[in-house]
Amino acid sequence: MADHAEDLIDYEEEEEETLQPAAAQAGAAAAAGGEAASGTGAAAGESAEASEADKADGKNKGSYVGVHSTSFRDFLMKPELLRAIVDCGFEHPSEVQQETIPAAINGNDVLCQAKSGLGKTAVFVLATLNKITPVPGAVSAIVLCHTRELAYQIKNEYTRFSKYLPDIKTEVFYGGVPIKHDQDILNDKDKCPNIIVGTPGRILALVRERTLRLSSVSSFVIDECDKVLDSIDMRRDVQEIFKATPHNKQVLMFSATLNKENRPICKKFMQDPREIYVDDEAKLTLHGLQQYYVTLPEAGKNRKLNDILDSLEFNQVVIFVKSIQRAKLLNRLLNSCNFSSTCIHSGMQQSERIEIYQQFKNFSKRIMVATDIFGRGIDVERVNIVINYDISEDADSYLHRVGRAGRFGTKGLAITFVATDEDKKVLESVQERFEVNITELPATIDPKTYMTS
Ligand SMILES: Nc1ncnc2c1ncn2[C@@H]1O[C@H](COP(=O)(O)OP(=O)(O)OP(=O)(O)O)[C@@H](O)[C@H]1O
Repeated sequence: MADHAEDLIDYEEEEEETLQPAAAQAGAAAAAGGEAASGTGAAAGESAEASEADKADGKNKGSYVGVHSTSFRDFLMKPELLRAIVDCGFEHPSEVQQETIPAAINGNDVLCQAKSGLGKTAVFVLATLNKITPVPGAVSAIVLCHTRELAYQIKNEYTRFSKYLPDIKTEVFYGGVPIKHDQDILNDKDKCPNIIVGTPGRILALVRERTLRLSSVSSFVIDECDKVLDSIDMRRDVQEIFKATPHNKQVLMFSATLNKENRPICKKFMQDPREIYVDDEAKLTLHGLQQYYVTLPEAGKNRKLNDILDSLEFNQVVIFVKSIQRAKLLNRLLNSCNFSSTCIHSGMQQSERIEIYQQFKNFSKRIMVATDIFGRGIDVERVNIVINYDISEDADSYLHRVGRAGRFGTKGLAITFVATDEDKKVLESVQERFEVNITELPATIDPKTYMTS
């Protein structure tokens, strides 16, 4: 049997750049230490955005996530799913769920663009679980996405929602772990999953060696579809996997960003899809998210970051940087300043990556320094500040990154460091595209405006 030398394109970062020593030293010099959750003390009136009902049931969700005219019961799903939905604390479907779940349950192909954090995952998880009548040893649904952490997260969503459907088995397969593990599961009829979530490289490797047979697949899902189909390598892999599935199946695709160039590419995989787009890009901006920038020289970034972490209240923060090396250095620096920081990037062992993701999700760490592998799809409910220590390379990535704060209509804050003319251009393109006015970071910010109470 092949070992894991098939190895697998890791589609994630390619780059390597070093953190400027001057910047690192400036930060070290500025470091004062101490935990980062001290407040500014500023007071302000209550925000209108968390409804009284939300607060009363302790859910801290925003009130503008959708008009609550529909209930999950209206979707005529399996009773086991409705029970799990209640257990998950979902009271009402969000707007995108109201629009998309009925079409997906009806068997239509769906191509869906909707704002970050408003529950696209539940659309395909519920629709596929509702559809499947599990046959032991047969794979009925395949879900592809671009990073291993996101695949792991989606698998956990399946686990949550299939709680009362014990016969439906879900597994996650991705590169960076021995393929033998996946082969053993697939070769054991009692363990063979009905739903597989994974990254395209590993899934294709399993298909090519015929350990994974997709002839029973009736649902084919791509999350973050623009990203998955954007790179030629990944698109080629997806096409090959797609060809191994039956012609007659349901195809569902999702992303917060789906421009006019990406749509026809996605539609090549679909038959007469129900298309849901946000053509007015201004509507992609999260209402509960305040967005600011700071102009500063590269060498001043660490001092400023330190000040921000010391002065702002937060639950959890994600700090985005542009390279593995910078992630390592900045995390080291923050730890040396006694901040509760960890980091994630593609230079780590996969098992460590998942462990770190899980620790952050469990609130064991307050600060995550991350490359763009954490920029899309990752859902950590308590993140309420995103800092672009290095600005993203384009407007779409910016939108995804800042969407890590303000999940499901909660409040949040995004701060972007602007150090070069190039950075300025990206910030301008963000403002133009999404019609958002990103202003200079004020001297103080009232925590009530970005902390959901
Ligand atoms: N109807 C609902 N009621 C309450 N919470 C919900 C509901 N739907 C989803 N959520 C929660 O909202 C959060 C965000 O959902 P999800 O990650 O699916 O968003 P998304 O639209 O896929 O975002 P992104 O574009 O960033 O990937 C999750 O924690 C999820 O559990």
